Amino acid sequence: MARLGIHRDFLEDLIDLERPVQRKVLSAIRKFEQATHASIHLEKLANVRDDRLKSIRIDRSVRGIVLAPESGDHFTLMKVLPHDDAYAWAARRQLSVNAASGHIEIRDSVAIETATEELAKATTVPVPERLFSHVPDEDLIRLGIDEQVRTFARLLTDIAPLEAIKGYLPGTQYDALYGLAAGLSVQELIRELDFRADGETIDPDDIARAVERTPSRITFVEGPEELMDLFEKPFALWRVYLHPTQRQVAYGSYSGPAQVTGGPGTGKTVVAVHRARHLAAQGGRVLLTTFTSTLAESLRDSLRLLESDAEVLERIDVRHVDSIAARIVRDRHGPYAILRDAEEQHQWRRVIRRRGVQYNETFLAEEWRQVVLAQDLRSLDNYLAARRRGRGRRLGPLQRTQIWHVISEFERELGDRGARTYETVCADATRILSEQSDKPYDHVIVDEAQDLHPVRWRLLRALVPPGRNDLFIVGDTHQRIYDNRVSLQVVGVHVAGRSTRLKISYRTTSEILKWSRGVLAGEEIQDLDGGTDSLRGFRSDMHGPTPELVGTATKTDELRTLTAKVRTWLNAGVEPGEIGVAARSGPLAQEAARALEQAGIPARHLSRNQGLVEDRVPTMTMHRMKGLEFRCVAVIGAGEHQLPDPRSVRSVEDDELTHAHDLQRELCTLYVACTRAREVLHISWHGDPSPFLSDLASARR
Ligand SMILES: Nc1ncnc2c1ncn2[C@@H]1O[C@H](COP(=O)(O)OP(=O)(O)OP(=O)(O)O)[C@@H](O)[C@H]1O
Repeated sequence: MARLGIHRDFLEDLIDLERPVQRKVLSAIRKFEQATHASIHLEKLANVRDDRLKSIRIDRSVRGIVLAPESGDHFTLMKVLPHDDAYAWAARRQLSVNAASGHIEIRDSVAIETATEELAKATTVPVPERLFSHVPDEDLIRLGIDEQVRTFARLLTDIAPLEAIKGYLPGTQYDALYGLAAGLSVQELIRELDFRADGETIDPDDIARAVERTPSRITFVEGPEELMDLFEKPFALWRVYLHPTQRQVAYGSYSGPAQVTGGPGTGKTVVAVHRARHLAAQGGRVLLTTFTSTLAESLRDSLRLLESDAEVLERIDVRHVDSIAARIVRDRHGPYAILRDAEEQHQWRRVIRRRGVQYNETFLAEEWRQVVLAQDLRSLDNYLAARRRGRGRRLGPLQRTQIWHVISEFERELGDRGARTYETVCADATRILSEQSDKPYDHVIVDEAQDLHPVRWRLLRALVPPGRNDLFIVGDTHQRIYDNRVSLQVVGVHVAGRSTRLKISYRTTSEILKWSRGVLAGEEIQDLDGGTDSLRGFRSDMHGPTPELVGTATKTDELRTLTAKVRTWLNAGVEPGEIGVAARSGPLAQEAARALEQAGIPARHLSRNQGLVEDRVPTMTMHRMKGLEFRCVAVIGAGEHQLPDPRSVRSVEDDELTHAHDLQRELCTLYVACTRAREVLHISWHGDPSPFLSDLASARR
């Protein structure tokens, strides 16, 4: 039986075909796969540069292009297109084996030749002043840049002609040149592009072996069932084609906790889900967890897309952190009540009145959460000696003693009422776990790690015995939208030497990323290890329109503008469920849903636990956008009085640092909402624009 590889481009083409044609593709491939002499189904192509490319008939008007090496029965489905397009595509293409990575690569030789000739005519800049004049030939060769591409690269004086022929160049060679132009060193690129071929000597003529070495572009199917499964979900490419770095981190083995960081849409969640499957398939008990129940639900959906084996799935527990804590505490102590925000404030006020202290409930609640609970301080002496990281107002020993007594009284009252907060549930669960030697999991995988409070980290640490592949942590501190800052080292999680950054966004266009990064420009973002995080090297290879910013006089006008925009998207063929509308506040998001409905556009406000539906435009808070993505996103209410949300920014008088953190969190929330857009981003406000936007506008001037 033929060994069948499916190229990523093939599945991308398949999505664009009509359903009946898609079915014909499947049946043609099945016949081909099951034939004893598969090659009899293949037709030789005339006028091709590479005669290893053959065609296969799908129906009267559609052809598949197959890579068929001279010998053996390894076949790869490369493209599926209307008859003439398929032939034209094949005529210009040439296959080769990348000398550095050993991967199979494909190029449009004709386009590269033409571009080289044109550039040679246009380039007047002397050789020493050109873009890659500082890079010797041997370095380009080490990066797998072959002669044809080198000739082109040597003519470049800026990056634009390179970007213009991106689609025609072998992908890895483009990435290497782009990386060099962006200032990465040869060493950095070698690491990043996974040029390791496991020490194997690379034979440029061994196409079959090169195909096997290219799992980021070509996947092999084992039989009809796998083929069906692949063809039924061609949109979920991440299931089978991972970037080499993604694959390396998801399937690696680590001597202790490992961390994956990266900007929005770089596939961190994808990596987390692959990792969960990988560890469970090896027999481990796995916890795949995150911050909220909605995010856990979407992790569950992704996992089900990736894995159907019930035995493997059974070994993976997908739950948000608080629900694990709740289960452990309930099992030991029985049911308990959770203290809601308003009740907590009342309780603080009561204690303040009784004790007659001058601190208000906001300050004390913060001090309790960010210092006492965060550092697990259990005595006055510990509190007196503690470093109050993240707190701005200085406190002397007398003040600390006074505050400690207030906090102790607050905690006592909590205990007397049999009530808990989410944080104390986690702390109690950690204590229960620390008393037992048997831990519930072998591996814990954490998504959206940036939003977890230290008490939750201690719980996660306690859920799994320290050792190989114990914790796998995925997050992006630029997307921190809750009030939690942590240094992993302080909570006993050491990732040094086991941290990887993903750099390519698979979601968002370069234009949307650039604009959104502007939102955070100049902000110092604290990473999970006590240092500063950076977005260096983070990029997207996709392009689209620049985000549109629109201000109106009144809210009614703004909602009218929104309705018109959404209608334009729908008229252009975007499905209602592919559009997302985000506001900082719930009530404005609700109003937007009503305005859309009144204009005859099916819409629905998405509250916390509701899922998306295909036939309605969802409106939601910016926080609810986390974990989602849409072709088109409208961010509304980006006005002076809505963003930052005045109720969420504590006063500078209460605590200067808390105030600064609140402002940064609001910026990050806007950043998260904007980076949910895959193709188009529209931002609007009424009245004066948010200071966040005016800053952007003045920075651009
Ligand atoms: N290797 C891949 N091939 C194709 N698509 C991919 C790949 N990796 C990720 N994606 C797609 O990119 C999008 C973003 O992926 P994912 O949600 O995992 O990113 P993320 O880094 O967790 O994003 P964020 O931090 O913004 O939540 C998804 O649509 C996902 O399917």
